[in-house]
Amino acid sequence: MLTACVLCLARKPTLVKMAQLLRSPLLSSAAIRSASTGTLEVKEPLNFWGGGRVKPLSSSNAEPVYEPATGHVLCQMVPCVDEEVDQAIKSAHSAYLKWSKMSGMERARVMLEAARIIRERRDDIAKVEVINNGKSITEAKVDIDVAWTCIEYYAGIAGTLAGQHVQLPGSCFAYTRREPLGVCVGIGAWNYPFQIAAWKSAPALACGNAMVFKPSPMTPVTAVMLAEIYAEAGVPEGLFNVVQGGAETGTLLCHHPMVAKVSFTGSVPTGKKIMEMSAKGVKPVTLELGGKSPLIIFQDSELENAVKGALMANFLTQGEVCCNGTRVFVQKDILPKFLEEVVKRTKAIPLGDPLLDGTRMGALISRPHLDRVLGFINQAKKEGARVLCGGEPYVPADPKLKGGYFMSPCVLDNCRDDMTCVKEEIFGPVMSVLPFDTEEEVLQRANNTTFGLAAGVFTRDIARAHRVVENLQAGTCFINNYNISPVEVPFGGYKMSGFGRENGQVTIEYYSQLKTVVVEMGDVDSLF
Ligand SMILES: NC(=O)c1ccc[n+]([C@@H]2O[C@H](COP(=O)([O-])OP(=O)(O)OC[C@H]3O[C@@H](n4cnc5c(N)ncnc54)[C@H](O)[C@@H]3O)[C@@H](O)[C@H]2O)c1
Ligand SMILES: C[N+](C)(C)CCCC=O
Repeated sequence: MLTACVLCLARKPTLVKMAQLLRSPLLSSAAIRSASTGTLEVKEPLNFWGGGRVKPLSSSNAEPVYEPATGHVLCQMVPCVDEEVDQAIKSAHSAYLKWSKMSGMERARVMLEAARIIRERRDDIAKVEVINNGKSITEAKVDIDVAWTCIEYYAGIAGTLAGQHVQLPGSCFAYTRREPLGVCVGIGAWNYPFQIAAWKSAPALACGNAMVFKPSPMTPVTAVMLAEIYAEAGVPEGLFNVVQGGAETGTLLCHHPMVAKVSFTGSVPTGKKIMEMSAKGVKPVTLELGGKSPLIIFQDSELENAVKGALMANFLTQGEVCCNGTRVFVQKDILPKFLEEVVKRTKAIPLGDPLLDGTRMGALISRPHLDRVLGFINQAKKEGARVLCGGEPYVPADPKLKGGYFMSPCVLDNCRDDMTCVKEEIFGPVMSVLPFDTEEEVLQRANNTTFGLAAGVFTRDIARAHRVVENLQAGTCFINNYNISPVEVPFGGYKMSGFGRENGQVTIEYYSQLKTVVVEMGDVDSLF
């Protein structure tokens, strides 16, 4: 058994031409530590398979990736073509053959080592995440903590995976085996680049699968750092791979015949395409899609907590969070006081250089996305909403941030359920406040959406809290808080927000399959 394990961990590049493969780290710790906003340039290849970084076959279709806080070019993203996707998948498959034969405890040990390395490099990874994504360093550090916690959590589960024994008549019996699926594909969004890669890879690897991960073309940098860490921790060469690209590369991944499953995080329109493509190969999918979640604040709420909850529900990561509670329903009696407090706190959010410890809101992901969010605010005004604060482009005083994609966080009042800002996912720092009278009315309005990712309720009435949650059509509900997602509990949506879950024990079912074995202990009792 020991020999098998040692063999599993031996690293020999087989499928990738040596000339393409690079083994020095993507970014040295010294380079990261000396970087500040606007100074980092990533020149190293961003693909990873066969145990090392891989240079693109051609750079003719390279696309610039911008640092959101400055507008500087951070790196070039070169989409992987057919041949490269094929190499990555074959590399994953050969690693899968080794990894799937290791015991859960053996896999757990390697995963725990990966979690330890991430913990050790947490500040460096967080810094690169900030430079690539624009979110504040305080939030990015939490994201990286969530990532290693997730890997640690599934390492803990890896050794517990087991089947059932079922006694049948005549001393016969059956048993079940929980087996991996094979090569799983992960496709990520740009709002939580490192965390999404961890949320997908941790349960996949714990179950004995391999993964090919494609980050968003706007945030290509940190997934490769995760790949390097898994390799350093000792996974078989090719177990976790990164291919870069957008829709075309994603399509190649979904259609590849050696792919057993696709786990996707992104928008509803892309999720539908992923499902269609996967259906052609009868591949299971996990879809973590968008939302327009309701947050219901009853008049008996502890007001300060409700206000803090509303800010947590709307302004993390510049409002670019799938489960945000962007439709804030407030019971009429407390509406004036709630608005006064929420506006006061929103205006006080420190906005600016995301690498500074005191900053609480950084830059949006891109110039077109910033324009789109500002467009929603203009449309809201045209439809009768009142801007109580923010909603303007923001130019920080620091000259190096002049080209950044900043806007002031916005609270909209006078909203109605039929307005565009209330119906559509804005994915920016825009809170729409809606008054309500009764519990029955607010439940009907809260559920009147095709989305169903999350929902929240603030009340001191414990019976009402549970009654309301029971009737909310959402996969993740919060009582007296918002946007808290411990890795021990499942996260995912109802309705068009997707299906399948990430985190929690249940996710094991989405990355494994059950084999039933029926054992005859006597003679065959044949009908023929
Ligand atoms: N539910 C969740 O857990 C969750 C988390 C984060 C973001 N999101 C959602 O993601 C959206 C924002 O992210 P986005 O703009 O990156 O979403 P997106 O759908 O545009 O892209 C997501 C990913 O899909 C890839 N992609 C695009 N077209 C594809 C295709 N045809 N085939 C295969 N892959 C394809 C992209 O390159 C990217 O990696 C929002 O709607 C947000 O709510 C959901
Ligand atoms: C960690 N959060 C805040 C719950 C976000 C999960 C991922 C959604 O975009």
